[in-house]
Amino acid sequence: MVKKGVAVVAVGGNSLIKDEKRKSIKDQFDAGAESMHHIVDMLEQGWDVVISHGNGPQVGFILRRSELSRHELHEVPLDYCGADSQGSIGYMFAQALNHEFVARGMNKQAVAVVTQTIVDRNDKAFQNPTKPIGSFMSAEMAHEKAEKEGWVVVEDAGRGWRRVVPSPIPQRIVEADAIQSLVKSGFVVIAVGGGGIPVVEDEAGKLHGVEAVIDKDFGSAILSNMINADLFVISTAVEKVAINFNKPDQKWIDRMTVAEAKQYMEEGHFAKGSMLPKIQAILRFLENGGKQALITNPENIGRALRGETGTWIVP
Ligand SMILES: Nc1ncnc2c1ncn2[C@@H]1O[C@H](COP(=O)(O)OP(=O)(O)O)[C@@H](O)[C@H]1O
Ligand SMILES: NC(=O)OP(=O)(O)O
Repeated sequence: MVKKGVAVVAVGGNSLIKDEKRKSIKDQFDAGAESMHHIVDMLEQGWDVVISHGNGPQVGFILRRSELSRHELHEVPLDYCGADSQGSIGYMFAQALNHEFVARGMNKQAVAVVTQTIVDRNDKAFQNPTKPIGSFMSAEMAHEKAEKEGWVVVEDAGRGWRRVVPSPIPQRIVEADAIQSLVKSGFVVIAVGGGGIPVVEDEAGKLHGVEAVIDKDFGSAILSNMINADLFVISTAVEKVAINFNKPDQKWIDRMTVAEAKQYMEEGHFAKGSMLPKIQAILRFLENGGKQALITNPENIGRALRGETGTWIVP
């Protein structure tokens, strides 16, 4: 098999939850297993893979469980909720990958790395929460939560209302060297879950968790640069990126350069809170030495890597 290089594949947190009625652990496992099936196709094509994942819905569920049980149990700070989500999603993905390896007779092992991401303690995001977490709500319910429980709520990209928390810009992945070593040793690595657990570094070099949720696409872009990935893939619910998305003159894009992506961005083609951060994360990767990036949905990853579909973004 010809080796193709190292790919970082970012899997959306929303993609683990097909709809509001299907969000049990079993439902999430099944959805995750579907994505892992397609990622194992990549391994068979010769790619070494680091899988990162979102945690927006899951970190919100964990936080809510903690809030609802505070009459009986201690509360869980948001950075610990993020760490919990890395553990449970990492476990799901590792098990689903293992099932695929057994079924295909592959001598591979998956390992999940608890990953911390350094952010700036003065990041303005701490005063301006923007990251949607947990379930979708009606406008009525959202306004009630805001009034009675002090939640900050927003309408999330036309899909309903959600609670939002601070989302500082990631600066550095603490465990990047370990992740790179594991990949070089042949492991399939699951890392930077939820963009990484947000931490700040003090003057003495000690790390301290902060209450926030990082954007997983930005965290994954930083990791891709830090480990010199050959490819950054964002796996989400659409086969391709479009201009004039959801409008009568919608046009799917097969390939765009950084300059074209910036032009489309300025023209407002990428929705804030959904496609825009993905494009911004890819621009960050490409402007810092990245060679190529791909946006597609899990079922089309194999075809896209053969050049048949997906949206490719290049310098
Ligand atoms: N220009 C665009 N082209 C394609 N999809 C778009 C565009 N603008 C917004 N979207 C929406 O963005 C979604 C991906 O964002 P999101 O659901 O937040 O991702 P994630 O998979 O990380 O949870 C797509 O499923 C699509 O509905
Ligand atoms: N942390 C994060 O970006 O999660 P989602 O992809 O689920 O929004």
